[in-house]
Amino acid sequence: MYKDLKDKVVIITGGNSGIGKATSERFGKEGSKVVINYLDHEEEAEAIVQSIKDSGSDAIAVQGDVSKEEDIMNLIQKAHEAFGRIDIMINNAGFEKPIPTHKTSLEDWSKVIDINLTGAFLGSREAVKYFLDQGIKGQIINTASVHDVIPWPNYVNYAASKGGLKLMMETMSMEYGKYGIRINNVSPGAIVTEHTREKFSDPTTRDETLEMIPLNEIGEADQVANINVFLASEEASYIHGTTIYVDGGMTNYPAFMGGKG
Ligand SMILES: NC(=O)C1=CN([C@@H]2O[C@H](COP(=O)(O)OP(=O)(O)OC[C@H]3O[C@@H](n4cnc5c(N)ncnc54)[C@H](O)[C@@H]3O)[C@@H](O)[C@H]2O)C=CC1
Ligand SMILES: CC(=O)C(C)=O
Repeated sequence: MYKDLKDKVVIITGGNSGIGKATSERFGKEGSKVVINYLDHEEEAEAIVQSIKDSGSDAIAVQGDVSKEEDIMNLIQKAHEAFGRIDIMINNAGFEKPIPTHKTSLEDWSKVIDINLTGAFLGSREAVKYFLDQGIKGQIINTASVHDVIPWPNYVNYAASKGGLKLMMETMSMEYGKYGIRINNVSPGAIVTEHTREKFSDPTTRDETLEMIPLNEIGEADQVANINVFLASEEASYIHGTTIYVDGGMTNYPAFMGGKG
């Protein structure tokens, strides 16, 4: 538990499923006031709101597409109206779909860039504007991916979006550190979520994935949520402008020349 997170107001985009859901629930357990952005599946978002309220904290759900400027502005406004301030912005919403590069249409390219990179840019820009206006030493945490450094064949748009997110975060950290605004990325490796549980229960897929992970385990969404709350807490007050990899060691490229040893 991080006592300083009690009553902090946190926005989590794509907060109704997978890593976003685990993060929303974990902030709720910390006593934070949670603003859950969702694109669709309102019922999932409302169920998390209810469970956070049942546990004694507070939450709201706000529908919106992170790639739309007006939806991000509405998200910030709704959070402010509900709780009177915003302390932490977590740009977590993301989308991926494999396609060989030569078959990737402009529409395929733009969809992923618009959600994963432009969405995080809009969320970060509006959060920084809010923090500066209100004199809040707020924080931004982006969910990136090990594919911000590891190339990923057939996912050219995804790898470009996450690589871009890394330099976007680093650049913004240099601009806004002087205001006490901390900005970091959390980059997961292979994480089981409700959407990927079936894929990873296939023995071949599981074994192929484990070959790339020195810790020999596929991660869980809670293990990423743990790092999000740590980074947001005072315990991490000197961590700024960096990426924490939550990947069981995947970024050490164990499958390259000799495997895991
Ligand atoms: N699960 C994994 O193995 C890994 C996931 N990630 C990243 O973690 C983040 C969360 O992904 P997961 O929890 O795995 O998947 P997920 O599919 O459960 O969650 C993604 C969320 O983003 C939302 N979303 C998609 N487009 C949106 C839009 N235009 N506006 C608002 N919300 C939108 C979805 O509705 C969903 O709630 C993503 O950024 C993903 O790229 C990174 C590395 C590994
Ligand atoms: C989606 C993603 O980034 C991985 C590592 O699977």
